[in-house]
Amino acid sequence: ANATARHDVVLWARDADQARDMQSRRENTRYLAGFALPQALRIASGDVGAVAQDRELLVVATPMAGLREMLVALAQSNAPVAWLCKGFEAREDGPGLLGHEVQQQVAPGLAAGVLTGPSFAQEVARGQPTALVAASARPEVRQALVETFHGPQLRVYANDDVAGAEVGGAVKNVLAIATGLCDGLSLGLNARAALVTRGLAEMTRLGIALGGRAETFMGLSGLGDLVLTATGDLSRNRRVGLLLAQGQSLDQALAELGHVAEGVYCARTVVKRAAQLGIEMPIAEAVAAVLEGRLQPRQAVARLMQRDPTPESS
Ligand SMILES: NC(=O)c1ccc[n+]([C@@H]2O[C@H](COP(=O)([O-])OP(=O)(O)OC[C@H]3O[C@@H](n4cnc5c(N)ncnc54)[C@H](O)[C@@H]3O)[C@@H](O)[C@H]2O)c1
Ligand SMILES: O=P(O)(O)OC[C@H](O)CO
Repeated sequence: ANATARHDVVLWARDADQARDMQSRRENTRYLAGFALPQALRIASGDVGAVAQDRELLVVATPMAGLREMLVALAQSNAPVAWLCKGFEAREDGPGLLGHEVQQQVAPGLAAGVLTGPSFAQEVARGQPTALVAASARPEVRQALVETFHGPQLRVYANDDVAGAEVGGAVKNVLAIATGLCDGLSLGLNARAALVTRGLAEMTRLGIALGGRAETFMGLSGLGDLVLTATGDLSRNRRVGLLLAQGQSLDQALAELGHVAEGVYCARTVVKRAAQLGIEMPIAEAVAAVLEGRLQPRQAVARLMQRDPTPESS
């Protein structure tokens, strides 16, 4: 609403039927039911390059799996491009890249960044107070995001630490699956606090190794989004953990969700990239093992608790 009040906004959808449905109902009944789309919002489908031409700012709101394709399509754009995706790219044969690494590969000339931080879509759509991070190495991208989205309901903080902001957004999804498992098994509030805190240590270790700054992980895109997603029942990632703990299979849990849960797709990638860098991530490893069916949730907990003692700062 902040953006549509001040700008001419076009929503592009890859599925023409979905675009027609949103146009006729003025609602996204499949992905965000119950929220009227602002009257001023225009809806389009078809050639995304043509729709993107002459726009002031382009925002990619696909899952991580669609980011590469979108950046290729937008590679010649003169306007700043930002994505909302939170994950590592999880292609079978790929190295598991963060969004800015994908962009460097396929569209290095773009002025690009990420808009991230603790933000359940339903609460943003309701206009409930929310604070985000606009992260980019390019000041014009940070400025475009702040100018477009900052308003009475939404505070947007600028940060030039893209790697840190992206690692926070990706790893918190894996950790939210862990806390969902923990709460689904009724392990208690002590256990959840331990998971969040030790998870933050894992996120920070990996993030620093990938070029992020330590203080970023104590900010909105790190601790902030971790607290929200690990404890808030609106989280799809947390719900996957809860459903697995109730004995559902991963396929059943994902079918019940009907939306992307990025932690499911990138848990293995997180562990793989950490291992390449010699970083220990026992919680992420336990989540990956449960998702792959190699451990039952209770076995994963036992394995975490039976680890040798280590100094807290490690
Ligand atoms: N929903 C939230 O509260 C929220 C908040 C912040 C960030 N995010 C992040 O935003 C990203 C998208 O999440 P979501 O909640 O919108 O997911 P979703 O599953 O609810 O919706 C995904 C949308 O992307 C479209 N899509 C899927 N693959 C595509 C592709 N290859 N090309 C074009 N469109 C494609 C789908 O048709 C659908 O409209 C994720 O990375 C998520 O982590 C979500
Ligand atoms: O529903 P989730 O678990 O994908 O989380 C949504 C947002 O990333 C929360 O900031």
